[in-house]
Amino acid sequence: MKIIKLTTYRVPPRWMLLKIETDEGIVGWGEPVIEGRARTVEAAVHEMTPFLIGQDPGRINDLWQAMYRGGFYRGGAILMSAIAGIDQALWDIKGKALGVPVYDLLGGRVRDKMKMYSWVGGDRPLDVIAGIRKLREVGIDTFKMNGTEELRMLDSARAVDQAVGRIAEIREAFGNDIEFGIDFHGRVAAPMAKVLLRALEPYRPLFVEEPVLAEQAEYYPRLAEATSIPLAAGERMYSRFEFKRVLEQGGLAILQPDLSHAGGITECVKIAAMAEAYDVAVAPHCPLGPVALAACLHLDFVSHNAVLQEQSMGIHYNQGAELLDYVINKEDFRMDGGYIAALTKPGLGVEVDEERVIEASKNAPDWRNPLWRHEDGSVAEW
Ligand SMILES: O=C(O)[C@H](O)[C@@H](O)[C@@H](O)[C@H](O)CO
Ligand SMILES: [Mg+2]
Repeated sequence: MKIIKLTTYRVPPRWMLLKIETDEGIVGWGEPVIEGRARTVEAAVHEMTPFLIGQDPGRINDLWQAMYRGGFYRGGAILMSAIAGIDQALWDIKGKALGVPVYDLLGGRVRDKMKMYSWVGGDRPLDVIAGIRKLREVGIDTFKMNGTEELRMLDSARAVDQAVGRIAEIREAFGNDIEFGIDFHGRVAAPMAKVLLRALEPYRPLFVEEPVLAEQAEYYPRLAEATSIPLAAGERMYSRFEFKRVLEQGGLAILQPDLSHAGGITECVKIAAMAEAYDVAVAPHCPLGPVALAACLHLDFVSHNAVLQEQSMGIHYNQGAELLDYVINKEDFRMDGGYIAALTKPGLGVEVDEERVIEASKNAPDWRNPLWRHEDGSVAEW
């Protein structure tokens, strides 16, 4: 079998889908994208295309190594997202060619269903209680929300009380009937991280995500010493070589690699295995589309230490399209009591509505995250 064509489709809300065609008529889909840099990743995918045309799509490991090592410069958000989407499509092709779901190519399932969680509240954590109430009606009992709005490097007790007050209201309203992670989203600088973590202790969040920015990873062990709250991070790390350092230094209880940013299934399965050796859980990051989610689920179903899966149904970013809008087999993504069953169709298990994708790609937005500024006019982390 040979690769004959790669086609990229940037589509609302902010995703990009990649179709890889072969000379035997089998087609694979991937989702190479960095939110806000879709066109840059698209260019990276097309730069890799001349190398891929004519290659055997079944040699996923060799193609991965050639894409990663062959360009001399390696790693980082753009190149690893391009490789990620191509890798996902190659696994999709291989599974379809052999008539098995990707998790069966990786040794089979370690679990029967996977625990999911949903976002509540938007860029600024508003209406969280109402959001939880609505999702509980469909059996979701695990949530994530932003922990703060803009937070200055050194901020006031008032700002801390505001952040903690919202969390106190959740426990007040729902007690321990629900669980939730709090995403600091990199908005909290090192001087405030310990202050905020300590203040949140009494409310026992399931985890705090990106307690500081990924470039401040050396704080993870120190923050972990200062709190009992499990710390999570990973969406802004792009290869096992970055995760290696974080595992060696300790501090993170949960790794959150993004299957569309960190080199795809091939790389993230290795990251999950490395984490297991350190008794660290994995909870793949996935605020993206259905192919990215399917890739995550195949990792979840073969990783003993996979504990939670993010999915973007109802997320505040999905303006203009919802998680399953481009999926024909929507019923396979049904959640039941906050869990999802394994996708059993060959390959990734996503039947892409290509007509809908092509139509939607005609007016794809160039989504950008907002640029926030503090009251004094300086740039604030979003
Ligand atoms: O945890 C999450 O989902 C992420 O922090 C998410 O909010 C960001 O990755 C966002 O997609 C960036 O544009
Ligand atoms: Mg996050």
